[in-house]
Amino acid sequence: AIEEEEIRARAYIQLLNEKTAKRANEASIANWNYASNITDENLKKQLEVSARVAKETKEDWLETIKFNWKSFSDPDLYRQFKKYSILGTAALPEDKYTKLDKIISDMQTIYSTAKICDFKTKDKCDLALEPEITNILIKSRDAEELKQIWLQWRNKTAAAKDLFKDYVSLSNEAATLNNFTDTADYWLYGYEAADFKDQVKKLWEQLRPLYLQIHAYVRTKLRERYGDIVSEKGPIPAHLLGNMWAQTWGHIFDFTMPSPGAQKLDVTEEMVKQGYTPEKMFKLSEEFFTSLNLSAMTDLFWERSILEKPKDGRELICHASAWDFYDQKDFRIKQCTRVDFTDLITAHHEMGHIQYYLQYKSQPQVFREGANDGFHEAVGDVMSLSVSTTKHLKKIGLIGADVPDNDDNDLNNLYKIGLDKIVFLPFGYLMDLWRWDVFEGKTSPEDYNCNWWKYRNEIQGIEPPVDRSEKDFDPAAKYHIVADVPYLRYFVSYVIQFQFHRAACEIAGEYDASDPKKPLHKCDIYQSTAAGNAIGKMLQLGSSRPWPDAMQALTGQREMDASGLLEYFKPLQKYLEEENKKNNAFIGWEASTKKCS
Ligand SMILES: C=C(C[SeH])C(=O)N1CCC[C@H]1C(=O)O
Ligand SMILES: [Zn+2]
Repeated sequence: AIEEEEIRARAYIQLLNEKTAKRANEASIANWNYASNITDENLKKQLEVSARVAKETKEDWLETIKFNWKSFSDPDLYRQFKKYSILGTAALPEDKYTKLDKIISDMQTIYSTAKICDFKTKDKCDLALEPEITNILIKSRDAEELKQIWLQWRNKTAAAKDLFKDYVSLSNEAATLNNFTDTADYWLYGYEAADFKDQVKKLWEQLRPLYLQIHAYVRTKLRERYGDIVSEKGPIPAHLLGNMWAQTWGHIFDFTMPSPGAQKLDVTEEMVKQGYTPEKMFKLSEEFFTSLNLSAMTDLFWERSILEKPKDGRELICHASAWDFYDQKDFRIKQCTRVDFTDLITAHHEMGHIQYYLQYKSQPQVFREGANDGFHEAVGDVMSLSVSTTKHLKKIGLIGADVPDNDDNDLNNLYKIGLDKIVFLPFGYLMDLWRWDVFEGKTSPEDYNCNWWKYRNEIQGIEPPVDRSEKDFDPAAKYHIVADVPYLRYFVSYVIQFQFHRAACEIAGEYDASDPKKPLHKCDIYQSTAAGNAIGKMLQLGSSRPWPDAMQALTGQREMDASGLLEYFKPLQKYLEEENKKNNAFIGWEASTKKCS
């Protein structure tokens, strides 16, 4: 009868979790070895391990689906079987599985090893994305140089185009073998809400007015700096925004800040002056977590992480990442860290992933993941919202004690955070809007690039520095596109992290909606064990409960809600609306004059 089957199933799933954790550990080790040292040998080994793990996973899956799990009464057992019933890409025939695996590795290798030539020293052609190209995009104010760097990078990474086409069809084939309509459907499944696309669309519509304000303000400032190459009413040229993908604009803070007279708040200068090293940056981040009574890093973390770009000339994937080796001891970060404030924030972001791994390490293997993928991206950013306050930066000595905590400085700092958080929203949304269309067949290969620019234009209000065509393949200039990493998780994170921050700040007594002396944007939860314990309770759940349950544990809410972000930036929104009105700035943008054919 079903009771005895449930008893047998409980023993079965316990064993399956242990086998799956062991296989996940082996796969992580092989993936790490390849990602941290790109050689043919390491790729070969990675593909072999991956193929063996897929084969064994499929064999177990055939056993798992024999159980009558849909009739189980134990919700926890039911949820574990439900998760294991989705096989994933291992459903592909072995040859196609390895073909897809190799395509994704090869696309990442093209991206991670791409080199371009310097603009000033024409024959210096060994510039890598990190740190050389990134540094130029941060520092250069020469529109011609920025255009050349922007174009060269895209010329190199477009080489992934043919591989991407095969990736789309094989990925879709795997999705249909799992009874999804396509990969878009498979990617959205983890959010456990049939209307999740609509939920996200609604959030973007609520947040768009704030984005239009910061977009109009920045365009005004860019016109002052660069003249007519920035039109008064058109989209903003993408190469002038301090970032290769125009996804955050923090690096043009210095000549666009609201109160130029105020303290520049240049934490980077102070970090360099104080002799910060990448290791010190991660130790600082660890101390923030332990101040909340959350977990410290393990010994293996410090022994095995790669916290700065190796100098031994090897090729590696520099895009920052946090790794779980599923043995409750081995957790690592790989980051080609630069000593600057942006990378201090990224360090906190990656440490947030590790903290989540540590908090749910005692869950059964199948629940060792975020409540949804957005939760995983939000943990570190919640800490960064506290670290980024002038109050906290003074506490840790990165802003001088003499810097007055006046309105001008406060506005400047809020604007700087807005250049990351508000600005990011349309990019975080459009990345998968474009990919959903590709997987759903609405965008065919001959339209890849111009549909990409259609979204970049309509949603983000930016344009390329020169005309584009279908001979280009600009989406491949972004890591997540070539690495098969979904992106909606970041849009979700940028919304829910403010809900988490608001709840944590209330618990820490740092925020009170009715007390104008305790606005949300000045909250620093540092050393609040009460806040830390509440956050920890949410994280320990892993994916053992549907994400609304996890969100409710910390915030009392069960839905994503833009009000946290809007509340946090209210003072900035007021300033931007007044300033744009004063400048008679055009809000929004007309169609781009740049063509795509
Ligand atoms: C730092 C990571 C690793 Se999960 C990252 O990819 N992020 C963090 C912010 C958005 C996104 C990006 O860089 O595009
Ligand atoms: Zn992340």
